[in-house]
Amino acid sequence: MKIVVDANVPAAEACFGALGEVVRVPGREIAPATLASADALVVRSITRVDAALIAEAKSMGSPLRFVGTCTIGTDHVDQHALAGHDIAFSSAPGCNAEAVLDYVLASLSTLAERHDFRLVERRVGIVGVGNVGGRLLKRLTAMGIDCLACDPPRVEAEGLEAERQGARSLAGFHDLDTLIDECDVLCLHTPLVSEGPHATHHLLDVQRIAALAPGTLLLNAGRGDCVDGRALRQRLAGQGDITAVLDVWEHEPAIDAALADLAAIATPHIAGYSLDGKLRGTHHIYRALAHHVGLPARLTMDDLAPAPPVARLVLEAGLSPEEALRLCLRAVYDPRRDHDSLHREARRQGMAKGFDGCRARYPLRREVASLEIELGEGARELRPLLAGAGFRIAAD
Ligand SMILES: NC(=O)c1ccc[n+]([C@@H]2O[C@H](COP(=O)([O-])OP(=O)(O)OC[C@H]3O[C@@H](n4cnc5c(N)ncnc54)[C@H](O)[C@@H]3O)[C@@H](O)[C@H]2O)c1
Ligand SMILES: O=C(O)[C@H](O)[C@H](O)COP(=O)(O)O
Repeated sequence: MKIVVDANVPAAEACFGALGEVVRVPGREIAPATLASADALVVRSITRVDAALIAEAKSMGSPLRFVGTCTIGTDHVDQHALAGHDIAFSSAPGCNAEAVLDYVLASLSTLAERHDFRLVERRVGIVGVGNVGGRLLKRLTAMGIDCLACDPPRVEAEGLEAERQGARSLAGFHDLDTLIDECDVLCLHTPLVSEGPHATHHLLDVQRIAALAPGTLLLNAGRGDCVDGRALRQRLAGQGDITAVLDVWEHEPAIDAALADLAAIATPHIAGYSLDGKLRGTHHIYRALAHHVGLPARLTMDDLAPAPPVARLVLEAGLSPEEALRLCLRAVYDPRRDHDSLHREARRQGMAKGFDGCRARYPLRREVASLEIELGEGARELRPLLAGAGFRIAAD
């Protein structure tokens, strides 16, 4: 079996090599001819697996019968076209959700320091309460941060059930405009949905961007097209009274450089780029392909993930909760590094090459749960905050 795999999929040889011959191809170069003799295709989100790619590959006699994406998002894959050619499809739901949470917490904590505010005094609106948003809601709530949630598709699906059980609607969920009115921070974790009653293309459109109260912090780690980038750039450049943290962009990798300059934190679609998250994505598709071809999947996640470079921190008395949280987060991940490298590489090689270059050469990053924290006698009161943020706390 010949398996074409995006060059940025880690551990591909270890996993897919056990199932067939692995051929590595840069994700943006995967073309019909690449698939002419491929039985399986394993991608990440930069490869557009559309009707034309599949039809042309098939017209060249491609035996393709499986496509897997080692990512959460699936908007780059035309699943209808795959089904039409009887090609099985699998994605990796939730694989890098924890990494996105780390990104959000580390970004908010960085901005709290920069703008001198206390995170626990901010109300956070979460738009899209699935694998990422749902876990974020749990983490922030456990840290004592007030949150409002918005997810109309869930309200529609689960609200009917709640109604059947006597409640008027799904508890704790609100519409987007309520979040815009009532929250200091707005975190977008929606997929890109182009059509239908809950379409998310330009979910934050010119009117909603204008309605954001001065001082609002907007973070988008869903998909770039969920925000009208032009309207956001105009608000940031004009009034300049809101703050933006942007990981995802319209027209990646050739993103709007002026918008990137105006964002307080601008990163090249790496919120989910922990090693753990990427390996979970690879491992999920490895198991799906093994199942599809009827072979055993013997490798486990433990076989793939190395020991973390920083495994344990000891905190003693003397740190405020904010300082302790920031210190622990930075021992795992600091988004300023990715912000700086995007700007540096964009200056060096132009935006599109710089953006892709940062992603292709992404440094090692582990997740919050990889770090164990020991709390000394005088630091015990930090336990709820740090455990809520997802760190493992050593037994007293
Ligand atoms: N920046 C990154 O690196 C990164 C990493 C992982 C995922 N993502 C993106 O984040 C998205 C969400 O990931 P997930 O794992 O939580 O997906 P998920 O499918 O588990 O959850 C998405 C949620 O969004 C909700 N939703 C859909 N339309 C909505 C709308 N109009 N308004 C509000 N909510 C709506 C859905 O009902 C669902 O509950 C992915 O589809 C992907 O595009 C980005
Ligand atoms: O959808 C996802 O899982 C994320 O957006 C993922 O981090 C995208 O990474 P890429 O496939 O572009 O490497």
